[in-house]
Amino acid sequence: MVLNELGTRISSALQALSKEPVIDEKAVDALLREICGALLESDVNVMLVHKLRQNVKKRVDMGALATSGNKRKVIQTAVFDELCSLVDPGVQPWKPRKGKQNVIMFVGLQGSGKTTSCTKLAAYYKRKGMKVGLVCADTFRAGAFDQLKQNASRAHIPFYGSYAEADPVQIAMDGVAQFKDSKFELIIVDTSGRHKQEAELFAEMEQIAAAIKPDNTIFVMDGTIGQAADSQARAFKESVDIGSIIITKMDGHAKGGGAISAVAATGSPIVFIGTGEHVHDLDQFSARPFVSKMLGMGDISGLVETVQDMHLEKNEDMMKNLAKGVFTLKDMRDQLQNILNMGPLNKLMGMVPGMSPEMMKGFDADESTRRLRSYMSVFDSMTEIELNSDGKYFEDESRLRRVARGSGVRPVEIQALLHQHRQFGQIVKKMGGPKGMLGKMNPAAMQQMAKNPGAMNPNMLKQMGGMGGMQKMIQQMGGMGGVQNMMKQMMGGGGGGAGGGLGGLGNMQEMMQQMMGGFGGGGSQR
Ligand SMILES: Nc1nc2c(ncn2[C@@H]2O[C@H](COP(=O)(O)OP(=O)(O)OP(=O)(O)O)[C@@H](O)[C@H]2O)c(=O)[nH]1
Repeated sequence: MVLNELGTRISSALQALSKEPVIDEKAVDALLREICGALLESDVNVMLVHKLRQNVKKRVDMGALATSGNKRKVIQTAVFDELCSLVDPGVQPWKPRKGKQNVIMFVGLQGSGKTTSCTKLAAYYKRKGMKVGLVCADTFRAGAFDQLKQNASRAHIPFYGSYAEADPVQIAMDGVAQFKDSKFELIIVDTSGRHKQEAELFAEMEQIAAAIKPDNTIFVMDGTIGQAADSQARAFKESVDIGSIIITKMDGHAKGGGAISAVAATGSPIVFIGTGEHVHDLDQFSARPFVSKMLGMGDISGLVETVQDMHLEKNEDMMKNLAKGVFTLKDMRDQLQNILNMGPLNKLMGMVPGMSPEMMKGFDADESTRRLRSYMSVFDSMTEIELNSDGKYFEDESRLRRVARGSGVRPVEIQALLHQHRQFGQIVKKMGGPKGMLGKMNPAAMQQMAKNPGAMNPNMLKQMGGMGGMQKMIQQMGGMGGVQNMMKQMMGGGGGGAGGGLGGLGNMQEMMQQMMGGFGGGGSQR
């Protein structure tokens, strides 16, 4: 059973419990039977499933609960916590430190997705503002260096490798030394893999590790290998000092349960999961947000991080404009560009609470991205004066036709784009200005909030009129109903069509900030 189905089955079982007229031992047994059955079908290790059942039963003492009105909640919380324990070894994962020279070594069997994951991780930390370089120390597989070179070039990441040198230890040392000399902050070394867990593979890994002394060794494992994951994870763990784990191929039809539960049992934390072949298809892994997302409950901490990665605070002009209640076409373009930089839209939406996999069905991320790109060419065809305006110049049809010709986008679609811009501009106008919520904040406070929306300080909150002010702000945006509507629009549904989709995107960052402000402190989960 793939993970999406597993999530749906567990959450359905939990919902069914809410409808039971009597919560007794029999009802709990039926719930656990359903959950454990689903976990086993997803390849989760049988011993771990057994432990989960025992632990939930231990926590749910029906005798003590007999008089409690809160039985359902206690049971649901116990199940949630135990699912989290299943994937959490309780170890704080290592993280590279900015301003230092961090070296990471990748290990794993051939074909596990090592080389692909190296580039994904490099791109991830590049987005976080680090100076990252990649070293290919795989001399075993012909073509490995070309693959890394190609991936790295596409992601604009500097790389090091050699066609002439046959000794992987030498290449690893030279690459690390070169990047260290050039003051790189994060150096990622890809090593070779073999088909089997062979002595030569482990010997080579040990030699490279001894030569470059990595700060962290990441073990990459294929998420589709099912129950075999257990022995593989343990074998690697015994041979090298595995600090963290990345599970790949968790998209599509991977059952994933085998790999995830097996590595959690070895005591090393899973730090990321690979969810596709593209460079952005890498999700940070954390037990609670992962389980929450799997059960269709969203991932607020992931959203907070994504907003932080947008570096809104660097967009000073837009911040100032928003405070004044002004929203130009350029502001809209910059926001859309930020969203495009964040990777696939479906990933972003999967983090929104209430966005169950069911609701995501029919959402075509590639189509939305293509549409967004076409809008970027619309903006590219505008003059600086037009971009800095509220769109009024396009009342002149000849300008509209010129932009349509320049961008290859139909005038009707450009009109829809301008309409969406106007609509959002009206909201900004209401919220900005001296009386509006945004206008009451000084630009420095706005920047601070954009930088770290999850940890808004109390002063800032006071400035915005406290939690009451927040609620008012959400009401101004049309409340949570408005947010849901916007999501529908983004997905191209609800008759919004092309323009409707864009309107939703224009609101995206705004909405995310508001949601995060509303939930507060969500970022601290990670
Ligand atoms: N669907 C999917 N495919 C992936 C993912 N990660 C890697 N792949 C694919 O898996 C295949 C093997 O990946 P590589 O990165 O070449 O594997 P490797 O472990 O470096 O292999 P060696 O270099 O031979 O040791 C490639 O076709 C990748 O595109 C993932 O998260 N999802």
